[in-house]
Amino acid sequence: MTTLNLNATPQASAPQRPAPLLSVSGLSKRYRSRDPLAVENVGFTLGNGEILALLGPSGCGKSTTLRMIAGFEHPEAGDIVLRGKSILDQPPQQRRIGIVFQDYALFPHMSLGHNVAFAMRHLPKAKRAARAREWLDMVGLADLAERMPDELSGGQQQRVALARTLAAEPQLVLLDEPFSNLDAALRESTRKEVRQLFKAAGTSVILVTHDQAEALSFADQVGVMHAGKLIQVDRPEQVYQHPATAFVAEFLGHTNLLDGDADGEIAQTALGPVAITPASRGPVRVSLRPEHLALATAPDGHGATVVEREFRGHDCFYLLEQHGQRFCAITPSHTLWQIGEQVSLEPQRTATVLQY
Ligand SMILES: Nc1ncnc2c1ncn2[C@@H]1O[C@H](COP(=O)(O)OP(=O)(O)OP(=O)(O)O)[C@@H](O)[C@H]1O
Repeated sequence: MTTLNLNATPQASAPQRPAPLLSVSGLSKRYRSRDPLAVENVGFTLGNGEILALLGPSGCGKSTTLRMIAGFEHPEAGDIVLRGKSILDQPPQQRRIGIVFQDYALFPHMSLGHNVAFAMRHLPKAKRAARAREWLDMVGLADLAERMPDELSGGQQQRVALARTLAAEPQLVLLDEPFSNLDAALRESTRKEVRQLFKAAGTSVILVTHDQAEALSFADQVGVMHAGKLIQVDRPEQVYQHPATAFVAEFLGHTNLLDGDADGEIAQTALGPVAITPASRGPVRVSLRPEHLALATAPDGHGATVVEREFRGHDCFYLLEQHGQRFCAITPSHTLWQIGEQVSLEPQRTATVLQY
């Protein structure tokens, strides 16, 4: 079990990242001259064997960023450096970057074995079938090599698509919403298996998704995009616990945005004094996650009123009102409060000061 140090600044607890494989800097793209920038000044690095998720709402520029790295779109500014060399002038096929989209795109008239072997056209024909079997074995489907794609489930087809991508031995794999065609249960198990597969193979990956749970569980680094800009890139626990902006805080889950007056490591807010990081002075806006707010029974007429509650089995989500202001809290379900009950709200953890 790891214990999060919620009081640590993002840099203080960051472990060493692997040497960079890919470095993207100042990347911008506009599709038509009168359009706003689809991608604006995006920069990040991806370490060897690392998985980065680009997360953001529809239209924020995730796929455009991926397409520029793949070579399908040309940026109007910026650079993309792979293993120390700019690849901007290389056509897609020279970049040795594998891409998996949500619709698998297997060849329907070829067996699974042939689908995977197709990615190894550079090898002598005699070797391809055996290698294809090895890759299928890696994704747990070696027994099905003779089957046709339409004889598989969606999750199995997606694993074959991954085997085919990995068989080409790419320097980098790009995944564009690869799990979004799978139903919820299959989606979770497939992404767990796929993550293990990439980690075992030491593959460097960029995943594009609008699903925050997927990004947080699948990636080593999460980059949150909004309106063409990359707002924050950091480890999943850091972007969740220490969001840079109100947008990041709210996109990653429920939160309480509190306005306050800071004096060092404490801010006076509607919930009383709250510990904050980093230390600040003057007016601030802070984010406090609902699971960091404890509830306790308060005498009638004091504290907040429970206005909504959602029992979720292992925990319970509450909406509360105090002096006309709304707050949310998530508490373990062993103690439950009813709608209309009066409770006191007690911040348990350090709140994060937002940049805007
Ligand atoms: N071929 C294109 N021509 C013109 N505009 C485009 C084109 N492709 C994307 N755009 C625009 O660029 C912006 C970014 O789109 P992009 O597809 O990169 O976003 P996204 O974050 O991947 O969205 P989604 O999650 O819906 O796929 C959007 O405003 C979109 O309308």
